[in-house]
Amino acid sequence: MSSDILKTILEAKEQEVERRRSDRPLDELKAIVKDLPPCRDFAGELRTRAAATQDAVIAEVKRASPSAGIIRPDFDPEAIAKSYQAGGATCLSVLTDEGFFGGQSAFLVEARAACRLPVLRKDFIIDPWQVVETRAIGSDALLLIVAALNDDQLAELSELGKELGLAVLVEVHDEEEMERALKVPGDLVGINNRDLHRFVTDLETTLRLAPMVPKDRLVVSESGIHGPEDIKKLQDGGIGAFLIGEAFMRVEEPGEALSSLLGAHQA
Ligand SMILES: O=C(O)c1ccccc1NCC(=O)[C@H](O)[C@H](O)COP(=O)(O)O
Repeated sequence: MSSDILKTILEAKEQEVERRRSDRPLDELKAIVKDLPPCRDFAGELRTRAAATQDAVIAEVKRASPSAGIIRPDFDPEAIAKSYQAGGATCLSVLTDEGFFGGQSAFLVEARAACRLPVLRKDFIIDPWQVVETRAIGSDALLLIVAALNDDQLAELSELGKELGLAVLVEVHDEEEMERALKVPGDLVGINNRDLHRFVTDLETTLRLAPMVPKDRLVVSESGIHGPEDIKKLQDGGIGAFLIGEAFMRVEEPGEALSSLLGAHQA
């Protein structure tokens, strides 16, 4: 699958990687990685919570997006991370892409330091240098978007991520991408409900694709989840893990929005 926005993001990302690589060579990153403590257990925490209560939430720290523009003008990653942890998040996701999401690697560092939750770096990873950088900034998990990679890249980046101790969330949008994702050994499959051509979200995407996933992999439904009725609909389809950003980011206290979402669907 390809789309204009994804193509635009990926072209910019190639240039960004070249720029950043010359500022921070691979050997420098590898030296940092060598002395790091082990990652927090992103996949394990999600799996445990999903199995126990079917409501594992990866709460996203997201300042802006191509579909919505600026989402949260008063953006404080540290306060957001604390709020999410208090509200019952299982893990965090932090957008680090600058050009299209207003993110920064520093936001991930700040958010992670403010809580004890495992953290996913949400970015457009196309190069092994970025995988090592992801570990070097302290992330616990890596996103690989099947639509952005060919099969060889997907296998190489996923293997490198695992070698470095990162959990790998492989993200798909349709059946063809799902078949490609399942060829790569892994724990986590993200089904993104956002159609990148039209920017609309449809939870049916998760419900349609999830039956393709073997039981030993955990499905995470991503994007377009707003209220308890959405969670209920996905849970009824056997889904127990969710990645949610914009709905929380628009509320002053994102963790309170999360805890009422978790409480409301149990009522
Ligand atoms: O959010 C976008 O507009 C977007 C556009 C192009 C590529 C990716 C995009 N979003 C990344 C995500 O996957 C979401 O941030 C994440 O799933 C949370 O979605 P939401 O709850 O709808 O904010």
